Amino acid sequence: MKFKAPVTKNETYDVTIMDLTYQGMGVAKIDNFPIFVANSLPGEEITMKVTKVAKTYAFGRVQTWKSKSPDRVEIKDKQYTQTGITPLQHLAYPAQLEFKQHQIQELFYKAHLDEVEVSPTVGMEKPYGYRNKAQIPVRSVNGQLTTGFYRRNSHDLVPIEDFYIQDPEIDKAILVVRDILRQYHTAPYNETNHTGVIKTIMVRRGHFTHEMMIVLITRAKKIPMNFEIVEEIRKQLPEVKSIIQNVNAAQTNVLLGKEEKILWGSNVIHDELLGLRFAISADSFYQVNPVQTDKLYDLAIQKAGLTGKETVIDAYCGIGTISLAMAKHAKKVYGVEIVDKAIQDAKINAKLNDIRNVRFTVGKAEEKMADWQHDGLKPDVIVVDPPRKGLAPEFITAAAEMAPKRVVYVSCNPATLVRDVQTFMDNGYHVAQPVIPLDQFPQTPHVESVTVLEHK
Ligand SMILES: C[S@@+](CC[C@H](N)C(=O)[O-])C[C@H]1O[C@@H](n2cnc3c(N)ncnc32)[C@H](O)[C@@H]1O
Repeated sequence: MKFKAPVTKNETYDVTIMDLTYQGMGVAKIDNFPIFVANSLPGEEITMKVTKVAKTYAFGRVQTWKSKSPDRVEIKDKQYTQTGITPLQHLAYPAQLEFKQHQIQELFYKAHLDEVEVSPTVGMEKPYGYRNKAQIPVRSVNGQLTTGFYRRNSHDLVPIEDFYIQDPEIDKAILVVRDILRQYHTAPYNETNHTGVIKTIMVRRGHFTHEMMIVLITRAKKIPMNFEIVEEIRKQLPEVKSIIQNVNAAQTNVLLGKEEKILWGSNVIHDELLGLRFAISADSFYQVNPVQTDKLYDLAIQKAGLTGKETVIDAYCGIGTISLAMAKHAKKVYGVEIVDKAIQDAKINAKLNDIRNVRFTVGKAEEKMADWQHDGLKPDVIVVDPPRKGLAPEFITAAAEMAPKRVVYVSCNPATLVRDVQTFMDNGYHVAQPVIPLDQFPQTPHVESVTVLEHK
C-alpha cells in the first residue's frame, strides 16, 4: 500500500518543536512524521505552514508563535533568516555552546560509546565579526550590480551589506569593490544565461597583520577596464596587498577556477598565529576564525604532550600552521597535504619563521602514511585535521600500525569523528580524556573539537 504522509503542502498545523537538527532546524512530529522548521527552537509552540512534503519528512515555515523559547534571540534584520548565513543566530550564545557539546555527546551515545565524555564548548567573548574570509556572490538586482547572499534553497540574491559574522573591515571592503565595479560598468554574472564578467568577490584579511587580499572571480578571461579598477581598489583600500583575478568559466558551484592572474601586488598575504608568521594564498585552507584558532592550536599542542624529544606527523597540514606551531616543542615534524600550493606556502612559512625541523610533502595523507610506515618512520604523536569527510580507513590502519603513543584528532565534523574514533578503538586505541568542543563558527551549527586517543 502506498504510504500517505500525515501532512499536506500549503496546509497549516499547530505543533510543538521537540528537537534541533545538526543543521539548526527545529523538528516537530505529527504521527511520528518529522517536519523540519527553520527559525524555530525546542519547546516553542507554533503554527506552521508545510512548504514541502517528501517521502519520509516534510519542511515547514513558522507562521506564528504561541510560545517562545527563553533561549530565543530576536533577529531584527530579515536578510539573515532569508539567507541562512547565520542559521543559529536566533539561539542565545550560551545555548549554542551547549547545543554543540550535546551534539557530539549524542553521536557518541548513538554509536554506543557512552564512556566518551564531552566537555563544555570553549566559546568566544564576542561571537560575531570573526570571519577572516568572505566569498560573496555578485549578481544583478533591479538592473544594478549587487553583493549579498543567496535566499535559502535558491540562487536568488538577497542584498546584504553587513554580514554579521565577517570581520567588519571585510564587509566595508566588499562595498568599496562593489561600488568600483558599478562605476566601471562591470557586468555581473547571470547564472541562467551564463553571461557577464564577475561572479564572486573573495576577500581575505590577516587578523593580526591587517593585510588584505581581493580576489575577483570571473567567468570572462578579461575584465574590461581592469587597470582602472585595480588602481581604484588600491587607492580606496590601503590595506590591500594582493589583487588577484581567478578565472572560472565553468557553470559550477565550485568557487575557484584553475587560472589565476596577479593583477597587482603579492600572490599571498600574511597573518600571525601563536607568534608565528604565515603566508596564505588565495586557494589555501586557512582557519576562518583567528581568535579561536589560537586557542585550538594551543589546545592541540598541549594535548600532544610534547617535551621536545618527539617525532610528530601532522596529517592534512594545509599551509603548515599546526606543524610549525608544534615544531618548537618537538624533535621533528612531518607534514602532509594534498594541495600543492598549500605545501609551497608551508615551505615558505618554515623559512619565514626560521624553523628547520619540519619536512612538508605533497600527497594523499592515506598514501603517504603507508610510505612512511614502509620506510620505518616511528612517530610518537600523530595529529590529524582532516576535511569534513574525515579519515580514510587505510589512514587509520597505517596510523595504528605505526603505534604512536597519542593521536590528536582535530575535527570539524562530529559524525565522521565518531566513526573514526570507533575504528581507532578497533585498532587498540581509547579516548583518553573528555573531547573538547571549541566554537570556531559562532551563529552556525558547525562544530570543531579536539580528541586525544592513546594506545591502550
Ligand atoms: C581542515 S583543513 C586543515 C588544515 C590545517 N591543519 C589548518 O589548520 O590550517 C584540511 C586540509 O586537508 C587537506 N586534504 C584534503 N584531503 C586530503 C588528503 N586525502 N590528504 C591530505 N590532505 C588532504 C585539505 O586540502 C586541507 O588543507
